[in-house]
Amino acid sequence: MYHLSLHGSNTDSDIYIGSGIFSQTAKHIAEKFQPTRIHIVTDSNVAPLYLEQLRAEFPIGVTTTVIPAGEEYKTLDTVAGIYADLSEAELTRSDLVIALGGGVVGDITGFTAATYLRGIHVCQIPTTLLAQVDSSVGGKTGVDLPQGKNLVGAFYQPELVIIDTDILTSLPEHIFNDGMAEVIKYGCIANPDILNMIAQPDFKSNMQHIVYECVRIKRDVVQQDEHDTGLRMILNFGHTIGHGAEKVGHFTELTHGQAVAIGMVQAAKLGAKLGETDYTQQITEICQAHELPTQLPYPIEEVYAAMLHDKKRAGDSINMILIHPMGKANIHKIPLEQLHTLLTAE
Ligand SMILES: NC(=O)c1ccc[n+]([C@@H]2O[C@H](COP(=O)([O-])OP(=O)(O)OC[C@H]3O[C@@H](n4cnc5c(N)ncnc54)[C@H](O)[C@@H]3O)[C@@H](O)[C@H]2O)c1
Ligand SMILES: O=C(O)C(=O)C[C@@H](O)[C@H](O)[C@H](O)COP(=O)(O)O
Ligand SMILES: [Zn+2]
Repeated sequence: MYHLSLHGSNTDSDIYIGSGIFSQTAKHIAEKFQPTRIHIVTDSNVAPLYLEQLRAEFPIGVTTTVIPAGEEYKTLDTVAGIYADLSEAELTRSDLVIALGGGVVGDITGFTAATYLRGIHVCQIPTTLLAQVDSSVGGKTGVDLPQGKNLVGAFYQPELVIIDTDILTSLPEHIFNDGMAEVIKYGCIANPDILNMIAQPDFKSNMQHIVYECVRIKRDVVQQDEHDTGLRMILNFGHTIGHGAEKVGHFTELTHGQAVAIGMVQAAKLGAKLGETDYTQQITEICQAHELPTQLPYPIEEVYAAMLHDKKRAGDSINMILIHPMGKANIHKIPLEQLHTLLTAE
């Protein structure tokens, strides 16, 4: 088992990564604090698989909210429903909310915990590869608006993150592959060894180490820039164009992982147009090897319009993340007019 700590502004996060550690959740919680009430938030796919096992671990009463699965439910309405359940369950500021699920459950639950009673304890138990390597760690929480992705949110670190790689065995292949998009991102921005690891035919037998390496990179970056004012922006490689595409597809046509894969390839093309080394072919081939899409399925003008809501926009420029050399990410401030010209030029 691996253990990492992240010193955050609301709390220190303890992150455990291992095989079979789901059953140690109650023990890890008891080591940190003693809630009198626990509320678990999960979704309609994860509940039948893991909810009873988790609930049975606790000697105290546990209440639950089961939200419908899907990005289209990552909304303020869903948050309002959870607030009502927390109030009904009489959770207090010394109590605990657990997010049991993928990135959608994690982001919604984290945001609910950050805002309910101005902040209650939260524990993340990520059940998708994407949530294990990325969304459960680092404290970005939030929901989508019709106007764009993750437009409402808060930075709020979880007390505890329990990453049990055995849970990945119940994932359908295409959902596993969504997580590979973020794994590829970590390889591109910080450690090309990850790209070598996932090129091995038996890489799935090495998931504990691959997940650890991604989480370690994320922890190190977030530790230096928790509130996304500089270095942390590199974790957004592929996301500016990706988030734009997700919005154009009404958050239902592309998954986040698919959108990130497309966004990384498009960002590589942009880098080449700006005179950097051209990694388009390399990133395309890696994504395709993991059955991820690489072509933008929408008109670039529509995606560009959606990109104008990106959080990395500062006035008339957007900070784009580009790779050079492979394994190193750089932040490029690009004026909107130039960005539009580059994106629309073949
Ligand atoms: N906060 C962050 O730092 C951060 C980072 C990356 C992504 N995200 C967000 O994460 C979200 C995407 O997360 P996701 O890809 O996990 O999607 P998701 O949460 O929608 O999960 C994908 C699907 O897998 C199902 N599922 C989950 N665990 C399962 C399991 N073990 N077995 C079988 N089915 C399971 C879910 O019910 C869902 O249908 C997006 O909203 C994205 O914006 C946030
Ligand atoms: O943790 C971060 O920082 C990231 O950028 C991780 C991304 O994978 C994630 O999708 C994040 O939610 C995007 O952040 P946003 O600030 O662009 O909404
Ligand atoms: Zn992401």
